[in-house]
Amino acid sequence: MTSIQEHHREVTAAGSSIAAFSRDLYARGWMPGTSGNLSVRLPADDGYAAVITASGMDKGSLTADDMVAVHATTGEVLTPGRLKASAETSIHTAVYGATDARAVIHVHAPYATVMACRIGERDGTVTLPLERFELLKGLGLDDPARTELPVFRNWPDVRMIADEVADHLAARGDAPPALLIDHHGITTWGKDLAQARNRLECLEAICQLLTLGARDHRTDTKET
Ligand SMILES: CSCCC(=O)C(=O)COP(=O)(O)O
Ligand SMILES: [Zn+2]
Repeated sequence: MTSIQEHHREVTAAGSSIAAFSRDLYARGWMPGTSGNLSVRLPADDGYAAVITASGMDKGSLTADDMVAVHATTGEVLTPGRLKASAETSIHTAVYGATDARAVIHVHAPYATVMACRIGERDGTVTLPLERFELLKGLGLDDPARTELPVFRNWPDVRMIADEVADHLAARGDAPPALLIDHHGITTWGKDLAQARNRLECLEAICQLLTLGARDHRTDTKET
């Protein structure tokens, strides 16, 4: 078990790292307003803690002081204080509860959000199929040729989104390390913030290509 001082150092280091990644993602226009949230899971001997961005902050000017320590799988606040943990903490904890992720990033990146809009959908599971893009290799999938990104409903009660995410990840051992939320944004995860950010970059780039009209010309040829 780490000492209180060591735990405090871990939390501060994680907070500094989160703040730096957040400023970068904000500068790309992926966290407009106060949108988006990031977290890092500390080693288990740190009491199953995760450090997450505080709710409602300007994500372009965060510092290590703008973080809240929570239990990585229950979301219970470990350091009660003036700041509130992200309103979307339960989605992060659903990912930590079901995967070996050590970092989670949620942003409102424009192209991913366009692709997340479930226009015309009524019931059932919605997925965004992705095939053939070389950038899929950046996701670390068993089969990098194709995957399906789940698109979750944007329930007003975030807990309901988190429950659906937890169910999906429990049922799909081969699920990609990413998800979309309808008319809302994208969440990715990985072994650290850099890997989660790289996966996010790959998916935002693929969504941009799709939005710009990328299509399979061989399929087009066969059909005409
Ligand atoms: C204006 S953003 C609305 C909430 C949201 O979607 C988001 O990503 C930020 O929520 P947080 O509580 O983490 O600031
Ligand atoms: Zn959001």
